[in-house]
Amino acid sequence: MKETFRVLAINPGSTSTKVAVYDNENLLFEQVVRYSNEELAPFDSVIAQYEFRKNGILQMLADKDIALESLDAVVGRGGLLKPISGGTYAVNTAMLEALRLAERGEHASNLGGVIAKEIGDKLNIPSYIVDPVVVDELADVARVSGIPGCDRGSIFHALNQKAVARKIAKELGKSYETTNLIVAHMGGGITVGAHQSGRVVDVNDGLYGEGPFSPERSGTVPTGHMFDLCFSRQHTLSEVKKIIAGKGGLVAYLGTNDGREVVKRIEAGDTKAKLIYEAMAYQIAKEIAANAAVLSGNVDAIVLTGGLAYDQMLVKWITERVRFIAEVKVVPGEHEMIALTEGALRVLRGEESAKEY
Ligand SMILES: Nc1ncnc2c1ncn2[C@@H]1O[C@H](COP(=O)(O)OP(=O)(O)O)[C@@H](O)[C@H]1O
Ligand SMILES: CCCC(=O)OP(=O)(O)O
Repeated sequence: MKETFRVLAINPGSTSTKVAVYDNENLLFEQVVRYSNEELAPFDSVIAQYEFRKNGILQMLADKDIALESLDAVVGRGGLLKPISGGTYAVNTAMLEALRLAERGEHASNLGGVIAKEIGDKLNIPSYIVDPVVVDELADVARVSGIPGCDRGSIFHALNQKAVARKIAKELGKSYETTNLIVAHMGGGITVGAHQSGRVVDVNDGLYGEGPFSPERSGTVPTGHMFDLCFSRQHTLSEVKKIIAGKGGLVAYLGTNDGREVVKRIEAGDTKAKLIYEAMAYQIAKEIAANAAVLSGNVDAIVLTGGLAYDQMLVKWITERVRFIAEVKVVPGEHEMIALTEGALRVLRGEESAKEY
């Protein structure tokens, strides 16, 4: 069997594309391209960003002198599919179709599998996704919403939440399967998950109208006001969806999806920016405390992760409100690139079989 596998990992997020190449677990290079909301505004769907994002990835590889022919596999962050268990999946025709047609909705991660498949097929090498955003381990009690037929679902940063939770469990000297954690991933979207003995038993839907608002999403909004907006005849359905995911949150209040820009404005004395950013911290803290109830108060640690966890002001505001629950651990950025690569390597090495969608 081959001793070294070269894996290209592709991670499209709502505000960025992250690309990495690994020889086994050793990182050769990693690069992030961030997009402003103006840059993505001309595209009327996620799939319409396909060429733009794919060309960016190929350019990054060319700039780093990585020959495409040297790759053994391509792995992408998986998108909005039907609810499935975690693990590594081969990108097959059914998956490709669901992602291309956005059968389950629009999110940047839909492009992960599609771009991986295109590059993989051209090189005649396998393409995979790992722990997509639809990994569903919700407890039955968490699915009930209050309206029959409107069940709650599980759409979240599964890949990073699981990877970071495993890392923290290890730091605590325990296994993931025997640890209770609350993990808040704070990126373009924000999801807060209750990890109970290795299962994410409750989490806010990070895409459509649940949980804290985020750089580009509304989170939970007062339902009555939302009805008025929907029936005002001023917006189409797709416009309303964009108000919630894409043009909500920081974008709606401050015109930017960039946490760093907001921090700059606050430092320059902008009181509106401070109020809105502090409100985001407040809502994240509230969601964390709700998950403490989900875990009946048995919480080994609270973990703050994602791009916004780089910002010490936000981390301080959240920590002040939730440290009474448990110790707060901060893991800025994400562990998604290595988690994607490890998922592909397990299959390439024959330690696991790729699951079929
Ligand atoms: N040092 C920082 N300070 C404040 N915000 C930051 C910092 N670094 C990244 N961010 C913000 O984090 C968010 C993106 O997080 P990330 O987890 O990379 O998102 P995604 O993968 O969802 O696109 C953006 O709002 C970005 O501006
Ligand atoms: C769809 C849930 C995951 C998510 O929100 O990812 P981004 O923060 O990358 O948009």
